[in-house]
Amino acid sequence: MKTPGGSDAAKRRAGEHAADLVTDGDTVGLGTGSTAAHAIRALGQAVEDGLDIRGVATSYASRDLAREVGVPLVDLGAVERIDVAIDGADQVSDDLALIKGGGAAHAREKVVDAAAERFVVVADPSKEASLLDRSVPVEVLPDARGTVRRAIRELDGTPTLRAAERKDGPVVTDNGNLVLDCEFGAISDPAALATDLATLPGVVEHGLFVDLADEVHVGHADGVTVRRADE
Ligand SMILES: O=C(CO)[C@H](O)[C@H](O)COP(=O)(O)O
Repeated sequence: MKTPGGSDAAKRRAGEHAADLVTDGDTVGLGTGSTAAHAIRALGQAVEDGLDIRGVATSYASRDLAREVGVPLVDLGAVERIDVAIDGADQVSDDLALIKGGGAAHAREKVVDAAAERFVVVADPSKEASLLDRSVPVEVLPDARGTVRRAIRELDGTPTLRAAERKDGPVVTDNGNLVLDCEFGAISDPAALATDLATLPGVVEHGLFVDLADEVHVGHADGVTVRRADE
């Protein structure tokens, strides 16, 4: 799994702290990215120590890691309810709105995270911001990339087709689609932008997660801080 910016020790603290919330019998959403990976590894250790859980993967990468560390898996299509989901984020605002999709997994992540009774975000301090201002990943049907690009510009966004790092051509998601990274500057009303993006024909899912996170666990050099949506 890729390890982008931010301290890995801080990510590990956040991931392990969140994994501690999981209890016997839970169905657990397994997020994607380097921070969520720490939670998956901690859950693998807990399973080895006797914890009885089943995981729901949000990507090929989280599924493969869960298999490697021994977390039993169940298909997303077979579950109706998830007890707790642990997932990373590219940016977290003061009111716990998120930008996700740095790993192009936000479509499945949103299904899993939204289905969870408790959605726990794990992050390092580099992800915190008062307002969201990073580019918003938008997964699009391949044949809709041109029309969605134009519609994004009409929303005052600047879309860029995400290119693959180690292959010529674009990133293709786990669902066989493409990703437009869309720059909107500072996003003062994430809920309104989320609605605008969701209603564009050809958009499969966007990376704005508004009113979904229940809490965020941020790892620091000397511990973990927790912020809750209801505080
Ligand atoms: O949304 C995601 C993948 O689609 C990741 O959770 C997000 O990119 C954060 O990744 P990392 O923990 O590696 O910084």
